[in-house]
This record gives sequence, C-alpha cells and structure tokens, in this order.
Amino acid sequence: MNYETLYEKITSSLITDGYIVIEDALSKYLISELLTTAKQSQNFQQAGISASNQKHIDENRRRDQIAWLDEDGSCVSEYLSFINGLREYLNRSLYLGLSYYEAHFARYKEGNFYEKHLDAFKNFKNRVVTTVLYLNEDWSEEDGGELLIYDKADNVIETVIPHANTLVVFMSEEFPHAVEPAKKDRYSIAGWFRVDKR
Ligand SMILES: O=C(O)CCC(=O)C(=O)O
Ligand SMILES: [Fe+2]
Repeated sequence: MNYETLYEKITSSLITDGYIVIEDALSKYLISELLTTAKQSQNFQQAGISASNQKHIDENRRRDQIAWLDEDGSCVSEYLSFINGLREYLNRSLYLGLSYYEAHFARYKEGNFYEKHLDAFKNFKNRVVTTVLYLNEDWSEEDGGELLIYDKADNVIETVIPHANTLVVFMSEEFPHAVEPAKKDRYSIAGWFRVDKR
C-alpha cells in the first residue's frame, strides 16, 4: 500500500497543530487482523506508570493491560512497515532524528481508564511522537473509553471515540491526555517514536 498521502497529511498537521486525528486511516482488513491478534494475545500484563520501566503499578492512575508488539504476525509487520515509513518521512521532513518505535497492544476492560498524563518527560527527551490506533469495531458513544486531549491551558481540545481504524498522532511532550472509563473491552495499539538508543 502507498502511504505517502497519509504521511504528508500527518506531517503537515504536526507542524501546524502538533497533533492529528484521522478516521479510516489504514485498510479495514489490516485493522480487523490486528484486532484478532490483540484478542488472541496471551501476553497481556498489568501496565505500570514509572518512566524507568521498573514495574511500579499504580492502579489509581492506570488500569489497562498491555502486550508489547512483536513482529510475529504478518499484520503486525504490515503495521510496522507503515510506521517505519512514517518514521523516515518525519525524519526527512522535520529532522526529528527518530531512531526507533516501541509499541504495545492495550486492553481496557470494563471500568478501566488512564488518568491525565504526558507520555514524555521533558528532561528525558526520549518519547517524541505518540501514535494511537484504535481497533474497536462497533464502538458507540455510550461505550465510553474516549481519549481526551488537552492543551497547555488544560482545555479539552479533542474528544476521540476509539473507533476501529481511527489513528491519533501527537507530539508526546506537548499534549496531556486521558482515557475515560471504558464500558466494554477496548483495544488499541499505542506507540512512541523515540530518539534514544534501544
Ligand atoms: O488508548 C488511548 O487512547 C491512549 C493511551 C495512552 O495514553 C497511553 O498508553 O499512554
Ligand atoms: Fe498516553
């Protein structure tokens, strides 16, 4: 698949707004394969909070479960090839020097949420660009689980319904965000382009 138009759209929005929400971003088929892979994964673990990967689990702030992506299935490879093209495009056009991408499937069960947070800590300079791809077919407004994106003045600037094939991309240091409690299982792939070494 040729993703150039999508890369161009993401890049220009990152320049003007710092973020973008795109519905129907990728192929429907790819999204349903990714959902099947996520649902079948045996690797989900309770997510932690701390910056340093030490498992400090704080259930008051975050209740989702995560499974780090590995390139075993063809749909995961296809998704990562889209992502790698985006990484190269961003590096070519914005000189971001993104060196790699880490990503996990996330599952929020009924009642799970993620309090308002930033994905990157200013002094660390590690996570530069965040991506979230939603995998939920037939998600309606009553199902909760919205992503709220805030500006620096703490106003909600976007309320994103986690519909299958909606892709969100934003500058990690700039946008506090939160996940509202989900009312049924909510699946996504959250990922981060980083500038440090693996
Ligand atoms: O799933 C989402 O909408 C956002 C998840 C998130 O903020 C994170 O994993 O850091
Ligand atoms: Fe986040």
